[in-house]
Amino acid sequence: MNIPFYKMTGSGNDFIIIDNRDGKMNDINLSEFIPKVCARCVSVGADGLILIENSDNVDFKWQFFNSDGSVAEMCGNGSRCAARFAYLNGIAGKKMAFETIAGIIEAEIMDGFNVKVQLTDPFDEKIDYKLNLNGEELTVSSINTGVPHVVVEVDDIENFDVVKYGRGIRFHEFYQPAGTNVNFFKKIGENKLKVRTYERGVENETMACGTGSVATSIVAVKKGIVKSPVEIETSSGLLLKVYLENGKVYLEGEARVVYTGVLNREALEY
Ligand SMILES: N[C@@H](CCC[C@H](N)C(=O)O)C(=O)O
Repeated sequence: MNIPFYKMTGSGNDFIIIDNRDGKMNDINLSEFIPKVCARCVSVGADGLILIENSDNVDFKWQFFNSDGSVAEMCGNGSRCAARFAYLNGIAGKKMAFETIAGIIEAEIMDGFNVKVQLTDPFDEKIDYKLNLNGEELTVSSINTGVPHVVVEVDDIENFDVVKYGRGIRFHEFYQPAGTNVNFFKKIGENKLKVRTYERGVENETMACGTGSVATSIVAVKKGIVKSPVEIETSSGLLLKVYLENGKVYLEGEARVVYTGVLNREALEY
């Protein structure tokens, strides 16, 4: 097994990207392969894996998987990385469109390593409701920006226990069976938020979440906390920008190639 891949990072959210237009991954048992290759320290390590495939309608289509092998309908940072991968490999021009389970994503390659994507229209918005978490009453909001998100404002964002509360809300009966991603935020500038996200399918805090940053921005704008464009400081310290324009949502930020390689069989033999 020699599989060429790109390792990319979208503001700290990292992905393995494989060109599967020739179908080379079709005989592989992905539910075993993905958790193995996404495991940190013993293999490549990543928050998710993306297969780039042919589309009859637009530039390409993708299959997106979380690091545990679960399928997600959409990923904001992954979509920026996939768009840059497609551009670098001649699959698409600077402006492109691709198919996801959530719908068609439009992307534009900007200056430097930057990529801007237009996400699908948000739905299932619910602002400020009470959630009982093990006897503690929390005020939360929720919205689907391609995947489901809960958004919670907190005072001490740096020291907040994202894994404990994130996991509690992610598995709360109210959000089952799909579960949810969970974002915690604090205003840190005029139109700037610090956002930390517990991600479904990674089952941990990730260093950035694109759809989560958009979900948080929508909630914070609705609550009058900030105005668009909203700057997001992610857990990695790298920035994302969210534009909310006439009901449409856009996410911009860097999408860098960390390295390219060929996956060796030994990467899975542990
Ligand atoms: N990191 C992503 C979201 C990936 C999917 C998510 N973990 C889920 O299962 O809903 C992003 O940047 O949006």
